[in-house]
Amino acid sequence: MATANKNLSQYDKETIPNAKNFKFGIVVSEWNEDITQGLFQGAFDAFIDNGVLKENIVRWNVPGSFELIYGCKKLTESFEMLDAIIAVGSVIQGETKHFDFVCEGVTQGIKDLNLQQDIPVIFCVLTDNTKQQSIDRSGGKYGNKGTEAAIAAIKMAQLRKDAKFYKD
Ligand SMILES: Nc1c(NC[C@H](O)[C@H](O)[C@H](O)CO)[nH]c(=O)[nH]c1=O
Ligand SMILES: CC(=O)[C@@H](O)COP(=O)(O)O
Repeated sequence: MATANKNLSQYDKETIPNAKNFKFGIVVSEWNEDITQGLFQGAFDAFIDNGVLKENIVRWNVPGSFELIYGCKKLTESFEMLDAIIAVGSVIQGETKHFDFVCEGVTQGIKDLNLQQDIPVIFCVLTDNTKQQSIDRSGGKYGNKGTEAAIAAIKMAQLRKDAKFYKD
């Protein structure tokens, strides 16, 4: 298993671009709110640890992971100055195939946003078989996927900035 027995959330600050001038959005699903809040906190704390100003982080909430697609799209339209967005969700297998469709839908939707819009949208949606797996990955024994998402957001914001520089 890719994550088991590892904490993938540790990072070397020396390898992370300075983020003090970047602006980030975080769209958070309210389904499994204890998990998504843990993911949000991991991302927020990693942003601050890498120099992002609190006033440069905007948070919107949506009902469920499927609504992350529309929420991220509208956030992009409302805040054109953002350098990257993180979509935070927690999908946990229930009795039916609904899990499969929600996971596939939000995955494809966020992929489409990255193709259609100019602001990177980072995929921080847990798709777990059990609640314990979600707990382990949102600040538990396997680290925090929110932390990893924030580092990815900073790196992609820097890539976007560098790309613009070379183009202009
Ligand atoms: N079961 C989970 C859901 N389901 C709700 C959907 O995301 C969506 O809000 C609904 O289908 C209305 O469009 N959402 C999660 O984020 N996590 C789940 O485990
Ligand atoms: C991922 C879901 O939508 C799921 O948690 C809903 O549960 P169920 O499949 O038992 O209706």
